[in-house]
Amino acid sequence: MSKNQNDLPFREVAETFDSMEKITSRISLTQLLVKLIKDTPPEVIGKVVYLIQGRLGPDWKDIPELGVGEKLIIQALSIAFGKTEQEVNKIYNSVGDLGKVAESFSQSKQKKSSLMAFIGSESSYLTVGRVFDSFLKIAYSQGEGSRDLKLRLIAGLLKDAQPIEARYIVRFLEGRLRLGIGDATILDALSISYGGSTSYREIVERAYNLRADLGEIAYIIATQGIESIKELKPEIGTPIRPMLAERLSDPEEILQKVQGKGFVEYKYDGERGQFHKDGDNVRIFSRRLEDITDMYPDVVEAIKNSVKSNKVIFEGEIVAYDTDTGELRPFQELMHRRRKYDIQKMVEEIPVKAFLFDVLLNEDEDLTRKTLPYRRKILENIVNETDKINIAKYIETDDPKTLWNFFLTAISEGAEGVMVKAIHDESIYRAGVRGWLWIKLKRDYKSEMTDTVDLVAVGGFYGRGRRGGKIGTLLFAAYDPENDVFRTVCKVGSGYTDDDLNKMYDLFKPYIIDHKHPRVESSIEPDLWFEPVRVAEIIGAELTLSPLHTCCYNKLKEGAGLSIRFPRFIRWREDKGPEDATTEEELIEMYNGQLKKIEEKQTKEEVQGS
Ligand SMILES: Nc1ncnc2c1ncn2[C@@H]1O[C@H](COP(=O)(O)OP(=O)(O)OP(=O)(O)O)[C@@H](O)[C@H]1O
Repeated sequence: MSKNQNDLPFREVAETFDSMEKITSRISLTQLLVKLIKDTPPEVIGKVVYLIQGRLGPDWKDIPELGVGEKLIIQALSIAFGKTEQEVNKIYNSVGDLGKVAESFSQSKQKKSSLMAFIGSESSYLTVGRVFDSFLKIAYSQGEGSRDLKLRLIAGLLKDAQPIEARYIVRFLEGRLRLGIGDATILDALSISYGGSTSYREIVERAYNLRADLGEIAYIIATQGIESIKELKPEIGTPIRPMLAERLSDPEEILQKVQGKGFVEYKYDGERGQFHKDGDNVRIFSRRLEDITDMYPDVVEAIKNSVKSNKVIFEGEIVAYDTDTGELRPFQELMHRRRKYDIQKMVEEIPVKAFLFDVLLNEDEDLTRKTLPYRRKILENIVNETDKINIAKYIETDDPKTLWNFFLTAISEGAEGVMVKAIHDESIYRAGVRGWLWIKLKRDYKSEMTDTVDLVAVGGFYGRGRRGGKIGTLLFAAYDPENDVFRTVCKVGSGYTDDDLNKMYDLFKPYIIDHKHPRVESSIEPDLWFEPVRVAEIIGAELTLSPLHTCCYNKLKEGAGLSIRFPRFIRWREDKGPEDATTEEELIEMYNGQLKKIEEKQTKEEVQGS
């Protein structure tokens, strides 16, 4: 057989797959892979790696599905081997594996052809290049006429295949390769093949974490040598595997873990986005590295307008928010944006903004090896904050109490908790690694709000956007009968109808005063103070501790009051006077009565993947 120096006979791949099916030890699997990789010319190493993974490229490349069903394969087999579809079906029913059916047809054809001295023919052996490119063509042929094209391509491959090749071509097309080779084994095999041992494993893995495309990494190593990847930088357009956080619940322990001092940032409850900006071209990758650009055209536009650098990769959390009040909305609302159609409608219905928290490449500077404070400086320098693009709220602290208060504030403002991040000399961006440089602090318990409360309006804030110039948010308080005072619980900007909003100013006009009412205790300063007169029915998602509000202050926890997360106005209670409002005691009972440990039931990843 005359060999093409730049390609590999597909037979070698098929034979390796066959051997792999027969063994169970990971070491032997790795050895088989090493042999295959060593035999593969650099030109097709990427393709071989994808074939091993049973795919045509990394997921984020959005290569279409092959779109090959059982029926199509049966038809292709009948064309390739001159059988009727009934004949193919009959054998398939008894064997139960289309790959095996293809192999046996190919075998009988070979027997016949051997009589005509067909075997060993120089002209017609399959190469990895041809097989892979045919697979790609099959995937990309869509729409009218695509079925015929797919059929011709598959039959063409099967006609020229050796029996063992036919088996794996069919298995691949069916998506049933199931070799059980994980990324880790491929990384080991690459390190041994090109570096002589697994001592290069860490470097290879880092490269893969920086550029989540194993085929590309293999190609770079094969063509430029394994040493070259030590200096590998992130590349715009190729997602970086995200850095992840460990979890702890004690502020003191957390600070110890980050060597005493760190940045404490809001942990926003949205969808992580990795933004790749190259001039006017912006792409967004999800935490699972899917390309989610099309779902967020508004974020793409906002980034173009507020990020000064030309070439930059950065990360942030995309969060749903209320344009009239600026309040953050729960993660569940954002999930309505996860769709392929009617995007424009969703853009209007579920407005979002991005809170940026890291930058990994700026122009040509690889920032993944720089410290967090350095990266944060760059982020602040290259971003003009707007309504849509913000830098994540953060403080720098070495004090557990300050950390805890910031955590409570974050939650009452709609965040999920905080991320505490190391800022010492080793505080690099560790792509693809879950470690102690980032530690998340979330609630262990939550008190779900199952009932409404009646609260007294004590102040008002002017709205933004559509509500500019009008009162759009009210400050509400609960009653303390013992001291005859009203203490604040929450700001409410949601749930009002347009009619409610239009009438708001007139409703409160008689009660506006130019100072805080003596019966009101508040550490929040609204735009307008009211006499505590009007009562409203309010519902929320949760009752939560908050240092911002004076209700129940120091009664449940030192330094914190009680607040309502995601509160919503239901209606005015014209029948109630301020002294009939829900009392502090009642709120404490509600809080304690509903306090439940948070089960780590469904991770966000599962929700997003569904
Ligand atoms: N300021 C922030 N810094 C880093 N990540 C943040 C920040 N705000 C929100 N996040 C989100 O928190 C996630 C980090 O938490 P973690 O590493 O535990 O990821 P996870 O496994 O998806 O867990 P979780 O379910 O808690 O989001 C990030 O993936 C990101 O989506």
